[in-house]
Amino acid sequence: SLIHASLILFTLKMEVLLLNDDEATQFEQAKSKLSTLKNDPGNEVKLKIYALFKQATQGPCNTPKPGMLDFVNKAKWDAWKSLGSISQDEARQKYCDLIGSLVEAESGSSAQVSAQPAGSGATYETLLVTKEDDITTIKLNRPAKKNAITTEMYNEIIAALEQAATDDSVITVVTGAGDFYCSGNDLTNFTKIPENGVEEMARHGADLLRKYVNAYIDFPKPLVAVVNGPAVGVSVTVLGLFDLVYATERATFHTPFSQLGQSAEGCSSYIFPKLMGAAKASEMLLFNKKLTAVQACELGLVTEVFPDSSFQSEVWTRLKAYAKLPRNSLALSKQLIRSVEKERLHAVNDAEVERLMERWTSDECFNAVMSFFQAKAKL
Ligand SMILES: CCCCCCC/C=C/C(=O)SCCNC(=O)CCNC(=O)[C@H](O)C(C)(C)COP(=O)(O)OP(=O)(O)OC[C@H]1O[C@@H](n2cnc3c(N)ncnc32)[C@H](O)[C@@H]1OP(=O)(O)O
Repeated sequence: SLIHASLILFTLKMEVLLLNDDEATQFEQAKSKLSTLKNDPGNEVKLKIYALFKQATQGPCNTPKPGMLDFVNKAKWDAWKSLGSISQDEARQKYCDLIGSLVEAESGSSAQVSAQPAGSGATYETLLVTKEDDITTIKLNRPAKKNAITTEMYNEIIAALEQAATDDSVITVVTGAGDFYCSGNDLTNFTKIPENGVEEMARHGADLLRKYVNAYIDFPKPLVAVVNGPAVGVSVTVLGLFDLVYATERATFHTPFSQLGQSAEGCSSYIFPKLMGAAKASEMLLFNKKLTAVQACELGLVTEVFPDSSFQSEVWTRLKAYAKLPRNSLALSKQLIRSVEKERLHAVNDAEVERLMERWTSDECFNAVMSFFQAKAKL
C-alpha cells in the first residue's frame, strides 16, 4: 500500500542519514548514477545490485523465502540471502563499486573500436551480437544459467538471425558465453502458466518453437556453430541445420527428452537418423545418451573437434579465412545443398511441434519439470 511504501522510503532515508557524510554522498551518488546507465546490465547484475542495496540498507536477509513458483521474488530473495552476513558498510561499498564499474564499462565500451554491435541499432538483453571480419556472431549470453533459452531469448535469436540473414556479413556464427554452449530450453518457460491455462501456454510455445526452427531452416548464408562447451536439448537438435559444427573436446551433446516427458524437435527426428543411422539416433533421442564431442564427430553431427586450449584461436583463424571467400558463391552453394530438403524440413518441424504441444500438457512433462525445480529447491 501507499502508506507501507512511504514507510519503507522513510526508513531508507533515515538509514542513509545515519551514515557519515562521505559514505552517504557516495551511496547517494551511486544510486543516481544507476538511473543514468544507457544499457540494461542484464538480470544477473540487476539482482546483484538489488541484493547489495537491501543488505546495505536493511542488513542480512531476514524475510520468509518466497514460494518455489514465485520466480521473480525468489530470485531476488536468493540474491539477497546469498550475501550472508556481510556488514552493511561492506555491502554499501560493494554497491558503489559495482555501479562505478558499470558506468566505467559503458564509457569505455563507447570508445571501443573492435567488434561492432551488429545490425541497425538492434540491442539484445540475452545475446551479444557483433560483426567483425565479415562474420556476424550471435553469442548466447546468460552464462549464470548455462545459456538456457528463455522465451525472450528465442525471440531475440530469431530477430538476430533475421538481421544476420540480410546484413553484409559472409558467415554467421552461433556460440555461447561462459563454460556452456547452451543448456537448452529454460525450464521456467513451462512454469509461466497464462490465465487460460496450460493449453494456451502449449499453443504459444508451439508457435514460438515453429518460428525458431524455421529461422534455421530458412537461413540463407553459411551458419556455423562454435560449440564452446556442453550442449543440451534444443541447442543440440538444431545443430543438424547448421553448415559447420566446430566443438571443443570439452563439449558434450545431450538430448534428454524422454527424461523430461517430451519428444524430439529441431528437425532432429528426420536429420539425426539420416546423419547417424536410426539406431544411434534412437540412443540419443529416445534413451538420452549423452555423446562426447569425439563421438558426435564420428556420427556426423560435429564437423571437427579441437583441443580446448587452442579451440578459440584455431576456430576463429579458420572462420576468418572462410569469410574471405566470395560471398555469393558461398550462399548459392549452401542453398543448392539445402533447398532440396527445405519443404520436407518445414513439414518435419510442423509435425514435431504438433507432437510437443500435446507433450507439454501431459502429466509426464509436468512431473519432470517439477522434479527439476524440486531437486534445485533441496540444494
Ligand atoms: C517456450 C518455447 C519452448 C520450446 C521448447 C523446445 C523444446 C526444448 C527442449 C529442451 O531443450 S529439453 C532440455 C532442457 N534442459 C535441461 O533439462 C537442462 C537442465 N539443467 C541441467 O540439467 C543442469 O543445470 C546442467 C545444464 C547439466 C548444468 O549443471 P551444472 O551443475 O553445471 O550447473 P547448475 O548449477 O545446474 O546450473 C547453473 C544455473 O543454471 C540453471 N539452469 C541450467 N539449465 C537450466 C535450464 N535448462 N532451465 C532453467 N535453469 C537452468 C540452474 O538451475 C542453475 O540455476 P541457479 O540454481 O544458480 O539459480
